[in-house]
Amino acid sequence: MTTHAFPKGTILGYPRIGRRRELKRAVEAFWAGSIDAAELEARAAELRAATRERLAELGLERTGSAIPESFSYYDQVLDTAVAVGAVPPRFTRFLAADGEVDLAAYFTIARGVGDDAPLEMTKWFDSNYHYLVPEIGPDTVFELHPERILSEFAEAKAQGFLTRPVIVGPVTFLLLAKAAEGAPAGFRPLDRIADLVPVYARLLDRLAAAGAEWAQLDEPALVSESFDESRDRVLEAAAVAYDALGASDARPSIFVAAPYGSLDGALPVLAATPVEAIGLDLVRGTFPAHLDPATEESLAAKTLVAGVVDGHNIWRGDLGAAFARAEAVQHLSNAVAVSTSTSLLHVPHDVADEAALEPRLVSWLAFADQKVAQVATLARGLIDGREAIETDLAGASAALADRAGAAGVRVPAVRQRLAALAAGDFTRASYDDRVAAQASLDLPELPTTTIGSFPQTGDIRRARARLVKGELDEGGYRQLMRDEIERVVRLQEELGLDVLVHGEPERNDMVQYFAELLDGFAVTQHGWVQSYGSRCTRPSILWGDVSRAAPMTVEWSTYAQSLTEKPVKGMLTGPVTILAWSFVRDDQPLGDTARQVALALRDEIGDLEHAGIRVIQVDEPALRELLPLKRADQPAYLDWSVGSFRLATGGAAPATQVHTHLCYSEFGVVIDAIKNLDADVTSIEAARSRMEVVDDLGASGFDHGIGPGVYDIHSPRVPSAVEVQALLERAVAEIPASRLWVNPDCGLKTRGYDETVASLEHIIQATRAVRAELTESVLVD
Ligand SMILES: Nc1nc2c(c(=O)[nH]1)N[C@@H](CNc1ccc(C(=O)N[C@@H](CCC(=O)N[C@@H](CCC(=O)N[C@@H](CCC(=O)O)C(=O)O)C(=O)O)C(=O)O)cc1)CN2
Ligand code: MET
Ligand SMILES: [Zn+2]
Repeated sequence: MTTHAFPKGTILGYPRIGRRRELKRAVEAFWAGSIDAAELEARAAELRAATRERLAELGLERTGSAIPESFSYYDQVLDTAVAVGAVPPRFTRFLAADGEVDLAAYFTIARGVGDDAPLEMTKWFDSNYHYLVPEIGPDTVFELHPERILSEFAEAKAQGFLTRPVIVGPVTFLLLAKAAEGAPAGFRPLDRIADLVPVYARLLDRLAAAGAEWAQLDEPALVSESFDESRDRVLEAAAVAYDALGASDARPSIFVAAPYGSLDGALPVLAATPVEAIGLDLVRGTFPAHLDPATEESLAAKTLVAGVVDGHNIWRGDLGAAFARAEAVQHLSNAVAVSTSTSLLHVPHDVADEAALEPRLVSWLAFADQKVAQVATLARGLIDGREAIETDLAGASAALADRAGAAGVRVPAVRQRLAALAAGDFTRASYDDRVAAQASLDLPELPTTTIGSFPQTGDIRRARARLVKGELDEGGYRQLMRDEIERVVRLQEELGLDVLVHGEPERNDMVQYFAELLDGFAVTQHGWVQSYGSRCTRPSILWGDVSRAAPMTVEWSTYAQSLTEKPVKGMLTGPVTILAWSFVRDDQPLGDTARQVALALRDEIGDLEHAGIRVIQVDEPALRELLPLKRADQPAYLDWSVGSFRLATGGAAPATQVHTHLCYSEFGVVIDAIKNLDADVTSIEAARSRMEVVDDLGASGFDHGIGPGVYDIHSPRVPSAVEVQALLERAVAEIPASRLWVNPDCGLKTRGYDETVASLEHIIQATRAVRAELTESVLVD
């Protein structure tokens, strides 16, 4: 094997959705049947080609393996599952005879079909990106399907590029997987590492044969302590895997990237394997202060890829400090390169596209393209010395100083209010007193409700687009939204739901909507970031002290309430989620920022109560997402996150029923935190994992209202009434019916009306059936 030099500057990955969401549009057109697979392939190839050209233009070497081949049609974990043949048996009938997965089959695995549920989806580390969870059992047959990886590499070559294929590494792949249904108790996907690694080895051989000089294996799981596996077993698996992969003499050089935190004990382990390069996240993580001599010696012979440009946020940051961090690694190895700390998947393409942002704010920012340029600058600094890049470093420092002193960054009135908070502001009346005060809501057993949003139809989105373009005036837009709210309220009454919602038609996004109304935030026009599959968000930029200029939701909620006798839930997004799904200032502790947002929400809740809204939901779907990957950091996080929710809701009267909602995650680890939120009712995603969470809840002593989801809203599939009834029966077996609510997993905004109405009908039917069973069993008893 020839060892190749690693490029001086690189990035771990780049957004793949396209500057104007070209991939989203193409993929959705393919799903809708308006373009065929060949057309989708052609558009994706065009996008990849444009990306490579752009990255070269921004300063990455065309032929030095500097450009990562990090495209995906839907998700990189699904791509890896497909590449190693780990397709669950329920989907094999969609595959070609040789097991190859064409585009239609690929999307079927991602989205489900008929009664075949898709792969579960959950959060990717501490980000708002969601991956599909592979299902691995003792009998899963691993079999290499390298076609897509090879063809993208060849496509790049034909374009004149020598790129670096990127794939999720074997340890992370198995740690992210769940045990397939029917696997024996105690089975762990990681048990299969020795069977999986040979498939990776063959993939590497094939890449070498195709001319690849480097391959990148992403192993973020090595920085995390959040897996249900002992650290020793994880490190042992890493050692076994990379010793084996390194043993081949016909392979590219191996770059193991470990974004999202410190490798800690995994660093000596990787150092002892034959891999040629190790990527360190030096933004979230740090370099160990002390290394044993053997590790020092091994590292000296490897390339250390210093991830010093933050891939996770959009601040231009302190470039001089980043350079210093990269330089500091140089005493450990002669071969140091600079990189982003994570893939740039988490940030939008280009701040130069944001004509409407204030130029002063723009000068503080760096989106993906600016970060690539920063990497190129730092790489130049490593080669030519700090003097060569002094002007760039000084420019970044000046922007940072400008930001620190800008008006709005520190607002005395906001700070005084925070300083005056007392313990009582975080606590409501006792739960029992609240239950008594809320009896006047007069709800039936197993109350039914939805999570807030109803389908965001093309008409709604077009109306908003026309408002933004000035083709529709404010009054016309408001009227259209009121019409929509009226339709949604009538529909819920007809369906027979108990606690209604207004449907959130006026919200472009549950965070951006609030960011647009709160002081201290800026929003982008084109700053799209992939959240999952074809779905994107435009994270807002929280740059200054946050305050509320005027009520934000009262008009819509009171209008909806005026249409019905049934209670309508006020609908707010909680402080943790507002932070998690925005790009947040990095110049003060997150807890301080969260409390500012909480106070704005607290005022909103007061206004809603005043206007006669009796049930208020404060969504916190991102509570789990921000949980630090290292256990030592978790208590402090849980303290400020739970505290900010309690501050937001702590002023609510006992008679006001406070709901919260969480989704997109495994909740076991934060059950106690969910309890501490002290919401009267918590709705939680559960359908996709078939009510697994109910066991955790039962075991945890959670004793407030709970609505485990009975309808997986990520999939176009309509659950049958029988299926919903079975889920409810499972829930009733664990949770007293007096505390159980019936609701979907999450909001309905991504669904169409046909599926929504049919699914809600089934939910109501199933609820009635279970209510009848409960009455009968009471009579029998
Ligand atoms: N921020 C955030 N994070 C989240 C969630 C969430 O709701 N918000 N939910 C979870 C899952 N993630 C999700 C992320 C995005 C979407 C989603 O539906 N995104 C929409 C965009 C939502 C939006 O911003 N809509 C805007 C802009 C819509 C748009 O594309 N308009 C067209 C024009 C309108 C037309 O003619 O159709 C355009 O700009 O080209 C609006 O409604 O105003 C999409 O990708 O399609 C759903 C779930 C976890 N993380
Ligand atoms: N209220 C929001 C909705 O129903 C909650 C979504 S959580 C991602 O859409
Ligand atoms: Zn949700």
